This record gives sequence, C-alpha cells and structure tokens, in this order.
Amino acid sequence: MTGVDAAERGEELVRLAGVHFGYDHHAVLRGVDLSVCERDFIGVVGPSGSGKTTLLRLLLGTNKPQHGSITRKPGVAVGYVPQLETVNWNFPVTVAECVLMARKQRGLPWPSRTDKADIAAVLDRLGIGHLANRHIRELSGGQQQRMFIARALLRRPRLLLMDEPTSGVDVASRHDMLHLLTDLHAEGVAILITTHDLNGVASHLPRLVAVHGRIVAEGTPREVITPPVLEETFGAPMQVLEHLGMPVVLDVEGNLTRSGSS
Ligand SMILES: Nc1ncnc2c1ncn2[C@@H]1O[C@H](COP(=O)(O)OP(=O)(O)OP(=O)(O)O)[C@@H](O)[C@H]1O
Repeated sequence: MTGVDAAERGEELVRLAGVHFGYDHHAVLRGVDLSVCERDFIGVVGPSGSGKTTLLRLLLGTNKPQHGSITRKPGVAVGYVPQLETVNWNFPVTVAECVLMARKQRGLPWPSRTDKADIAAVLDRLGIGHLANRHIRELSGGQQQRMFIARALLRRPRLLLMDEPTSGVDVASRHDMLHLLTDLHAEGVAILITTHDLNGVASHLPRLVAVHGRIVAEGTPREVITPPVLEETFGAPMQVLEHLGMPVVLDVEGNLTRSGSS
C-alpha cells in the first residue's frame, strides 16, 4: 500500500500474498495479493465463476491457499453472510435459532439469558425483531439477508464479508441494505461485499476489486470502472459515462448494464 492508502485505510486485518487456490486441481484464483484494512468498504466485482465467493472464503479462512500466504491480525472476528441461493431453507429452525448458531461453539443447545437479550437487540436493530419466532423460509429475501447479517453481527465482527447482499431484492431494499452497511462501516466494521451490480452498487462504494481468476484491478470506482478493466474482467466491451461524478456503465448498444454478464 502507498502511504496515502495506509493512512486512510487503517491497519491491515487480513492480507493475502501470492495466493493460489483451486478445486480438485482446477485453478480458480492465481497470484492474489490483497489487503483488507480496518476502515475498508470494498466491493468485489467480476462475472459468474470468476472466483468472488472463493476469494471471500479465503478471507474467511474456510478455503486454505494451495500456494502463498494469508496473514491475519490476531483476535479479529470475521462475520460471513452467504449468498441466499446457497442456503438450505428447509432446515427446521426459526429466525432466532438461526441467529443463535453464531454462538454454537459455546456448547449449550439452548440460549442463555444473555444470548436471548443479544439476539433480540440485534434483530431489533435490523428491523426484524417481530420475526424472531418465524421459520426462516417464511421470510422475504431482504429479511433473510438481514437475518444472516444479524447472525454475523452477534459475533461482534471487525470485518464483515457478504456474498451478493443486494441480489434478488428490489431497488428500495437495495437502498436500505447499502444504508445499513454504510452505518455499520461508520461504526467501525470493515466491509467487503461481492456484487454483480456495477451501476446500482459498485460505483457507490469507496473501493473496488475486479476479479477474473486473478485481481485485474483494484482502486476507486473511477480507477476500476474503466473500459479496459471492464473488458478484461467481463470479457465484453463496455462504455463508461460519467453522471453526477460517478461512472455509469453501458453495454455496447448503449443500454444501462448491471454487469458484464447481463
Ligand atoms: N466447492 C466447489 N467445488 C468445485 N468447484 C467449485 C466449488 N465452488 C466453486 N467452484 C468453481 O470455482 C469457480 C469459481 O467459483 P466462485 O463461486 O468463486 O465464483 P463467483 O465469482 O463467486 O461466481 P458467482 O458470481 O456465480 O457467485 C467456478 O468455476 C465454480 O464452478
């Protein structure tokens, strides 16, 4: 990092250096150098299958690098919010029970009084306190997303990793989600999300990482949302205009695009 970056971004929480990772010897990410710092709010963009979720799991620690190293600041709790499509919604649990899973390592199958109070507080904070006893399947997509954020927050994370927090929700819910994440960031939580939405989400974030089997570019939206970087990342030519000081991505026909894959 440059001196300016280091001052603005704060101390490093996790650093990947020369990381390679693949499934069954099929390489997914190669030569990844990436730092996530205490004041970061990062969006990871790239087409489907480019390695975004794999990168999140490396940062979380559930994927171990085959080459290279991952250094973590000791004692940093990391919260993870999965992509909703990957969740088994038939699992017979209520919202409160699902959130309590964040504390399962404490060994008790039932919640303590402190657990109950903490769960109620975090669900209220996320505006879903009234849904605590509902089955998880009965929630809307936006509410399910909030439930997983509640579960992640119960661990009091310094770093929150979220896979596609705005996919499949309407514009108002997307707006609410970005507000919530901005508030958490202002409270001192470092945030890294993946997104396919270049115009609605990525261009509003302070820092972006473009991924396609490797890190193609990293920096501010103005540095990353450029025709050469987008073409290298998404494999398709795109135009970039500027509107109210922010980049706006259009496909070759001049239509607004959510990502290179749509
Ligand atoms: N558990 C797994 N076993 C084998 N291959 C996997 C596994 N998870 C992911 N892959 C493969 O690794 C590649 C990268 O997947 P990853 O989920 O990281 O991509 P992504 O950028 O998050 O995609 P999307 O935007 O569709 O969520 C893909 O080719 C995928 O099929």
